[in-house]
Order: sequence, then structure tokens, then C-alpha cells
Amino acid sequence: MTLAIRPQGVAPAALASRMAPSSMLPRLQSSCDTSRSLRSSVPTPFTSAIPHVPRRRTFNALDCRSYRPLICHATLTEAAPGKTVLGFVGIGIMGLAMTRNLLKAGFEVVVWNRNSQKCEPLEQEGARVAASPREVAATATYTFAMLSDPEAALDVALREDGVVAGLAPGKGYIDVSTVDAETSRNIAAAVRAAGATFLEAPVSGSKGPAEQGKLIFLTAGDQELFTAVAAPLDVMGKAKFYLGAEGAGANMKLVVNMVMGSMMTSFAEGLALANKVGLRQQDVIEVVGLGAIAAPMFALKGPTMAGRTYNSAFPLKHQQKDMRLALALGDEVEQPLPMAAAANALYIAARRQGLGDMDFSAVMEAVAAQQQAVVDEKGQP
Ligand SMILES: NC(=O)C1=CN([C@@H]2O[C@H](COP(=O)(O)OP(=O)(O)OC[C@H]3O[C@@H](n4cnc5c(N)ncnc54)[C@H](OP(=O)(O)O)[C@@H]3O)[C@@H](O)[C@H]2O)C=CC1
Ligand SMILES: O=CC(=O)O
Repeated sequence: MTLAIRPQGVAPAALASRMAPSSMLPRLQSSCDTSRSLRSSVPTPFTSAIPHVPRRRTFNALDCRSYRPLICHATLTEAAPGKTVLGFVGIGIMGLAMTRNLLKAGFEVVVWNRNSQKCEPLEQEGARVAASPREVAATATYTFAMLSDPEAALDVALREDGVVAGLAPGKGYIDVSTVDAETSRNIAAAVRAAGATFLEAPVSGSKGPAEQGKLIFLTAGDQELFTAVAAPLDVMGKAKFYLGAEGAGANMKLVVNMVMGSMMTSFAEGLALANKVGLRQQDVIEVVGLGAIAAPMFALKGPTMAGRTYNSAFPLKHQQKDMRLALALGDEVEQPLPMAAAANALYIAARRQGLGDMDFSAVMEAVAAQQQAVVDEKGQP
């Protein structure tokens, strides 16, 4: 397991001169120590005063301003199989595979999904099914969430019977969904107002890596929670990065997925062009795979794209959501992103073709539709 830690608010260069031993720089890469006591890593005073947290069905981002962050961390216990009850809300493509690995590793897991049928296989494999996200958080010490988008993440966290309603000091909420930084900060504020700890931990890696326990966690938020959940993160992933205050993990994920989304559209256009000039797409895939632009994604998706089949591992609607969020981030910080904007237009076109639930490689069909549009145009008198 690769571990990279950057303490909150400390730039790598400053870290080099002020804190870290040379072996840790510029990034600490070592196996994870899950054995040490967490007590020493909790510097904040404990207070039992928990402010009232308003419970809402609908959520307005402004409401979060009424959640006053409370420095109120009970000492966190280190999660361990056979000892710690974990929660998991959001049993979609990713949540199913990740929960399975936690169960296989011997963790007791309580789950919830909006469509409760999706929990059935996990129930057969030993999970308990809860009636609400609140029940999950009230039962578990640490609750994970893997939800589709910012709206779902906010709703499941903040609704009346949501996760926050079940949290208390000593508990933690780890949101592994891909959302924007503001969403994450809003959820963090509500979680802390309940006296609990928060970690955003979006993952890089798709259905396959989720099944194999080889995800890459891009975490930020409460570092003591990062340490406390090291064992379950190690079960589900091959690497984990601690990047600082919440927002950093979300931003990292959006940068990575923006690049991935643009790569995929470029690859689809390459395959389409090759086809048009009489080259075999299989040959293109092989040539690309041998050179400097070789990428596991091209090797994995190329053959199915050439065959125009798109069984969903990473739904196209989620890739388009990530492009949209990355572009919004670019706008916010005045970073023009013309390539990403062009790629986003193709994902939007693919969604309009009804391909949102297919794999994101189905963007190939939007490229094909444009090719067809040119043919049709030329064919007209
Ligand atoms: N698939 C992938 O390769 C990867 C996905 N991701 C990210 O992980 C997240 C989940 O992806 P994935 O598992 O593929 O997606 P799925 O579409 O398979 O699952 C989405 C989950 O969110 C739930 N959900 C959606 N809206 C709501 C809502 N309003 N209230 C409650 N629950 C809701 C769904 O519940 P229900 O079943 O009831 O619809 C489901 O459990 C996304 O943010 C995605 O961007 C990150 C890395 C890789
Ligand atoms: O978010 C998708 C991924 O493959 O990573």
C-alpha cells in the first residue's frame, strides 16, 4: 500500500524545511503503520457540548453557514476487522465491490441503498441492511458513502434521516463519492457540528480496481480519521494520499478525471479517424500500446470500443458530471480549459443520445454520430 501524507495547510517545500525527515520527501511513500495508538494524534480538547444540528429534507448550500464547526473530537479508535462496525451507504457499481471487500476482510458492515434490492447480495454475504442512512451511522463507528453526485451526497448526508443525524463524537464519516470541493466542505461542516470527524476520500480506479481492492484514495479532511480508517482503506485500495484540508481530495479527483475524460474523447476520435482512412482499429490500439502514450485505459477499453460494446464500468453520466465539475472549478479559479470543454460537449452529446448509463467509452458513439452527420449533410442535394 502506498501512503502519501501532506499535513493540512503545509506546502511540500515548507514541509521539507520544517518537519519531515528526508526519507519522507517530497512525498512520504511507505507502508502504512496501522498499529500505533491514535490517542497521540488527537490534539484537540474534547468537549461534550454538541450544538443542535437542524435536520432538513431539502438542502440549501447556504444552510451550512449555520453549522458552526465544533472542535469536538472524541478519541478515535483504530478500525480493525472483528472489532469495528463499518457502515456503507450507496451500493451502486463501486459501493457493491468495495463493501464486498470489507466483508471478505472480516469487517462487520451495515449497509443502506436508496433502492434496497441492491443490498440483497451483500445481505447474503453477511452485511446487515439498515432502514436509513441515519441508522447506518448510528450503528457503525465509521460510515462510508459512495454516491453518484453532489446532490445525492448532500441529500444522503443532511436529510432528516440522513447520515449526520446518526453521528456522534467518536464516529467518522468518509465520503468516497466524486463531488466538488464546496459540497465536501458543506458536508464536513455538518459532520463536525455533530461532534464527529470527516474525511473526503474520492477514489481513482474503476469497477475492476474496486473489485480487486486496488483503488487509489485521494483523501483530505480530519487527519485522525484518515489514520483511524487506514485498515479499511487498505482493504479497498492499493494507495492512499492524505492531501490536507477538505477540498484538496475533491479537486485532485476532478483534475485526474478531467484528464481521463479528455484522453478518452481523443482516443475515440483517433479510432474514428483511423477507420475513416482504412486503418485497422486493432492496429491503432497495438501501436498506441507500444509507445509513449500507452495507457492501461486504452488497452482495456480499446478492443470493446472497436467492437462498439460499452458494458458499464464507469457510467458516462458520471464522467460528464466530473467534466462539468472540473470546468466549474476552472471557472472559479480563472483557469481556461478549452480541451476539457470540447470533451465535455461530446459527453453531453452522448448523454443526449441516451448513453448516460453506458460506460464512458460510449462517447465513441457521439464521435460516430458526428461522422454520420457529415455523411448525411454531403448526401443532401
Ligand atoms: N464506476 C466507476 O468506475 C467510478 C465511479 N466513481 C464515482 O463514484 C460514485 C458512484 O459511482 P458508481 O458506483 O459507478 O455509480 P452508480 O450509478 O452505480 O451508483 C450511484 C449510487 O448513488 C445512489 N444515489 C444516486 N442518487 C441518490 C439519491 N438522490 N439519494 C440516495 N442515493 C442516491 C444510487 O442509489 P440507487 O441504486 O438507488 O440508484 C447508487 O447507490 C460517483 O460519484 C462516481 O463518479 C469514482 C471512481 C470510479
Ligand atoms: O472515476 C473514474 C475512475 O476510473 O477513476
